Amino acid sequence: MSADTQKRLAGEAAALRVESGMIVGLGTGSTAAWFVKALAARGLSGLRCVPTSEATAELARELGLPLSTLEDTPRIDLTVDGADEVGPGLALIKGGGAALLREKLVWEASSRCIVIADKAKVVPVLGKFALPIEVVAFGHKTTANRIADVLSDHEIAMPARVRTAERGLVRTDGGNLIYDASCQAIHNPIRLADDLKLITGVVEHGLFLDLADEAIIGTDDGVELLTP
Ligand SMILES: O=C(CO)[C@H](O)[C@H](O)COP(=O)(O)O
Repeated sequence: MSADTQKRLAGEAAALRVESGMIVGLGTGSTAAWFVKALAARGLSGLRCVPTSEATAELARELGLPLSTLEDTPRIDLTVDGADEVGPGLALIKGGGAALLREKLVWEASSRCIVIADKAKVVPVLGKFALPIEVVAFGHKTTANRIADVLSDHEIAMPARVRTAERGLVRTDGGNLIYDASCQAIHNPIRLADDLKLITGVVEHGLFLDLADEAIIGTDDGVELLTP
């Protein structure tokens, strides 16, 4: 079974957790897109959906899901979103799709968060997937030097690299840049998260700790449920 089929299974299973009248946070990425499609197909009444990116907003709009914003609906009942890695205790790396800031804002405003992923995303130690760090564009090379110092304190030798695409530097929906830190193994995610947040110029990082209430993992044999 392909990773995409596993993502679809996870997204469809998560859509069954949504009830009419809920305020729902919509994640970003290919797995979250399966959830958005499955949710729209259910035709539930009274939903209000808060998207975590412009891309998700566009998809949800096309599918006829009623959209809201964090300003209009500051308390969200349930958020469903993908992840780049799912580690022990449901510690996550997110931000592969450059939406980590809006995602974290929506997750933190949610009563319940479900992470959905294909089986390959489940890892014993976080860090093989490069950790995304969102940085303000002003003075970003100076900020990158300070990030390198913090990484070095965590025995991570490789400095983070600014993310580029065909048209140059990748910009987030908020106009910031993304640096990707190739950590290999993050032995103390809590301390690394705290240390990165203390750097002026770092807006957010992709470590989502103590936020996921449940994981729905798509596998070749259906879905597996994980709890922290
Ligand atoms: O964090 C994210 C976007 O910022 C995504 O959830 C993460 O990158 C997983 O993406 P996909 O479902 O396409 O594998």
